[in-house]
Amino acid sequence: MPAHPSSADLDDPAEPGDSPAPAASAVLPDTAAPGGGGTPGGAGGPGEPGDPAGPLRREQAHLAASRAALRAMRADAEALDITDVTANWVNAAVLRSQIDGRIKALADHAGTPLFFGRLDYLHPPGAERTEEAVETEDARDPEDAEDAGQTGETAAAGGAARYYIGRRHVHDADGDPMVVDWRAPVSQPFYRASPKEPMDVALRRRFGYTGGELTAYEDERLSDPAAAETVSRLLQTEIERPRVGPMRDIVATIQPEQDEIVRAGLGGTLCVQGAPGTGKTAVGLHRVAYLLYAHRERLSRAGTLVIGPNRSFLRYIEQVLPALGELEVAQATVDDLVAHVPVTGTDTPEAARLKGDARMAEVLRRAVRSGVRPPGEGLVVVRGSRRWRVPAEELRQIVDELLGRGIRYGAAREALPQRIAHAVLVRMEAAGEAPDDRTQNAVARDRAVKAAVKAIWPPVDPAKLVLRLLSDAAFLAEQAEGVLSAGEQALLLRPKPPRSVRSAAWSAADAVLIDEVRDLVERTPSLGHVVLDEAQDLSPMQYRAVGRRCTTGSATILGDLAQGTTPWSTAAWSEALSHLGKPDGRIEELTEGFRVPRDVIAYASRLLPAIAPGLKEATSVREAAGALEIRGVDAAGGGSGGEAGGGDGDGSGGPGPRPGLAAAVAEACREALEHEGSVGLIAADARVPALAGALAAAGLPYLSPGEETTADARLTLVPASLAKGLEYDYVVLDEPAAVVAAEPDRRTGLRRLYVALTRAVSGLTVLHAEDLPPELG
Ligand SMILES: Nc1ncnc2c1ncn2[C@@H]1O[C@H](COP(=O)(O)OP(=O)(O)OP(=O)(O)O)[C@@H](O)[C@H]1O
Repeated sequence: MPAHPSSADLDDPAEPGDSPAPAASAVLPDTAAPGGGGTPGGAGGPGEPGDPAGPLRREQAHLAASRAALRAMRADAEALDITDVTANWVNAAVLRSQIDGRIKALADHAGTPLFFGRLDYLHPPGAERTEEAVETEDARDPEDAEDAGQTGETAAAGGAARYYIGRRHVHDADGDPMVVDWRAPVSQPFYRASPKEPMDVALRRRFGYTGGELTAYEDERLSDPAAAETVSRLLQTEIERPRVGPMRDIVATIQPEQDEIVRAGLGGTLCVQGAPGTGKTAVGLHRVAYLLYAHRERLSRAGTLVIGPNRSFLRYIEQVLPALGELEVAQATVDDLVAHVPVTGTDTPEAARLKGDARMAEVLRRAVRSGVRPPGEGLVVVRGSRRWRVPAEELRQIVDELLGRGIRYGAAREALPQRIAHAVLVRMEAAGEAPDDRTQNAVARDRAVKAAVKAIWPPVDPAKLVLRLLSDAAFLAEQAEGVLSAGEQALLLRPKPPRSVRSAAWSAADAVLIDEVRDLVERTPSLGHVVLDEAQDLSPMQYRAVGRRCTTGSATILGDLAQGTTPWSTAAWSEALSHLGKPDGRIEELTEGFRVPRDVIAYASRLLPAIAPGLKEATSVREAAGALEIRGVDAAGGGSGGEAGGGDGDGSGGPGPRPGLAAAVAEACREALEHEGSVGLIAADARVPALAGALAAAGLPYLSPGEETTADARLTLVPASLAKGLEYDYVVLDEPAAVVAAEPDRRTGLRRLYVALTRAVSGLTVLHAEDLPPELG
């Protein structure tokens, strides 16, 4: 049974070395949090070694010294003179920008603690020890070094080593580490070591910060055989800390099962299934930061990319990587990746589903190659007074060979003139001439050869080709024969074919088709690593679009099958991996939920049998059971709070939500705002205008998703279609039945509801005038 570490007063810090060692001990003021955001401010007092005020002062002193060292590192970078070291101005500019980047990265952000943990190893990591040393060192108490007032990376000569773990590496004037990067191998036990597997760590210390000041610490004596597994109070405090502003990093509190994913090698593709709030997004972002650290050169050459579901989600997560010192990672939606044409049209769900079907890849492949016309007649090249003839049969062989090699259409097109020229050269040689490379190049550029290539292997304009497929029934029938049924082909055809690529109203799914064609013509450059979040919503064709951006790299795929809300959402991760071109990808599961409190996740999980029967219910590591309230509103009788401005019907005249619900919802928002932290009002998209009116009538200002919450603006009105991936301390959910009804089918509707029900960190209030979906009962 996990137990909390004992806590002690700041005035009477319990020095672990002073008394018989408890398994874990702590100096914890109530407000301390390891993430430690807050007001600017320096570290605590200078803390002389041996200061009777105890270890807290010494830790504060180490913080102050580390800050000073960081300032010195920055000053050194600023003072670098590159006038004489570079040969030319281009090199100088490159070097200058690298130095500027380093100066930026060396900034000391007052609100961000320079270190959040400490490890005292029993032995210097990696060092070989003699038997005698093993005996004496094992008998030593690592705290002895601290009692002697030593701080720094090496706690005692020839013995234990001490490391402070932080967001970045800081060294002193001699180059000795004051703080080591959390991603360094020596930092790993901070996240993984346990009393069962101490990883040679005697003591793990977590630090708590209040308003930028180091005010607390918490110890675990991992090599003490009597030590029991404990739940860190600093960790709990961090998890429960109200969310205001964009997503923050979890570098101080990454959990062992998460760390395994964060530090998995760059070589393979990893797919993570996880229930809402298990930290998939957080883990994916920390994994990028880790990979950039471990494979900096390779990845900065090849590039890394984080793909999220929409702009507001990307805005929500965009601060995490910069906070971890990584400023260069690109972020995009799948739509951004394939934005070759402006998207102004929409598809019916059936058409969109078909356009996203993997069979479309074969149709497109055929369509691209359909342009190749085997030559009907031979080719004559005139060189000086002589004419060289390549017969049609030989040209056909060349074309067949190029088609059979499976190279890109464009590459084959470039190779064709050289192949024809080669055939001419063979004839020249047979006739006793001695042509060289220059002759071959000249023949390849010959007018007759160029004309033949144009006729045999015409250039392909990807958008034009897709437009033709979608508007020319005969052409589509030819390419889709045996692949798509006649009914499916009819679904693809536009009723009124547009005149040109420019005037066509392209849909998002069309853009993916164009991207596929572009890749058939010319290879899409591959990045070093791609992180794909909320992956369950991608169509097979979208997976292919992502996969071709990491053909020579690897990917981290994050998602939850129960949250799939597109008509084509993923049924099994193995399928997704094969569409991505990574069939050997490893599938992992995260099971511990960090966001949603127990009672709330239990309520939402009632939907699981209907939406994802195979999936396990998430467990919640949250201490608070969470406030869950379901309020039926008698809207017909005016309900609680009366009529809202702006009308409140569903506009259909049917049995939709009635007047009064919106006002009751606004009132629930007002109540939620009495708590600390952010409030999200989630509603079916069509209900948003009515609720906006009710909030305005109630005098409650609100934000849209993606707009940053601040201490003064804490309420966001969230259309259910944008709620995915976001979280709020308190969620008010409007009319579940309307959320379900807004989707084309019931299962998707219930999944959308599941997403909406799992956004709350502390409390959820559900208001309904219609009956709740029976699956929730
Ligand atoms: N180890 C951790 N320590 C502290 N907080 C954590 C930890 N892991 C996750 N969290 C927090 O839990 C919340 C949920 O994390 P995240 O959004 O990454 O989950 P998710 O699995 O992507 O959720 P969803 O499926 O809803 O998109 C975030 O506030 C995140 O910071």
